[in-house]
Amino acid sequence: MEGIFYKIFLKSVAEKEKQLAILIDPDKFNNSEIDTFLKKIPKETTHLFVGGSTVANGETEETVKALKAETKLPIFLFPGNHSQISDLADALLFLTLLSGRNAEYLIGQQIKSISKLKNSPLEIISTGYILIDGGKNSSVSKVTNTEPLPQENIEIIVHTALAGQFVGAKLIYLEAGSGAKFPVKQEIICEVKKAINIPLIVGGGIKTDNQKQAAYNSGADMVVMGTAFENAP
Ligand SMILES: CC(C)=CCC/C(C)=C/CC/C(C)=C/CC/C(C)=C/COP(=O)(O)OP(=O)(O)O
Ligand SMILES: O=P(O)(O)OC[C@@H](O)CO
Ligand SMILES: [Mg+2]
Repeated sequence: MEGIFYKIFLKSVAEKEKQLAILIDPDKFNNSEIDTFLKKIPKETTHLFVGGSTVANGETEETVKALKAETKLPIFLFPGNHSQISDLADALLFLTLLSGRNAEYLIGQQIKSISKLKNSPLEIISTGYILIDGGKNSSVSKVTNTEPLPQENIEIIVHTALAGQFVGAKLIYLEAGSGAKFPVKQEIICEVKKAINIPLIVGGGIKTDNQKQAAYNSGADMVVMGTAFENAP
């Protein structure tokens, strides 16, 4: 059964309303500066994502709690591992790293999360997560000990996304890695969007309005921006 946050997402896609998620990394976020942070993010922000490749135990919950007190924006967990789960959030992107061949990130972490999730009110959204080369060795690549897919091989990226849909993913997330030198290129976004019929999220290395718009124009339904708002004054 589809939960409310996924239904809202599908409705936005049907109405061609683009979504913008701002990523908050609990490790780098100062909970006492939430006010300033919420003022500096774009007005069109639709979601807050909370997660990181490596986050100290308990920090996710602290950050979600602090955010919930200050904003009504939906909070989606975007976890690097099973310890980054808090029932205080609204939804959980239940990621599986389809670009890699590390069983731990294809199904291991997911199994480890079940004792926490089996009685959780969180909306769980199955997400096919595809790491693509962004010109820099990414934290995701280091932590998972997997290689990103090269941007040149569009066919394998499209096939990976469609395989994700066929095994039941409700979202596909094309990731160039946080702080990528270059984002996922437009042609890849176009081809993936044409192939799948579930919503498409694109993130990694998107810093400017132009880059964001380019991703939307190519078919991204949601853009994720993190680094751009991490160090901004
Ligand atoms: C479903 C559950 C319980 C866990 C999923 C576990 C999986 C498959 C994770 C995918 C691989 C992974 C490590 C994803 C992390 C995604 C993320 C939150 C990236 C944010 O950026 P950082 O990688 O923290 O970048 P910085 O190094 O710049 O902080
Ligand atoms: O930090 P940036 O480069 O915006 O990347 C956001 C997100 O897609 C990383 O997982
Ligand atoms: Mg991080």
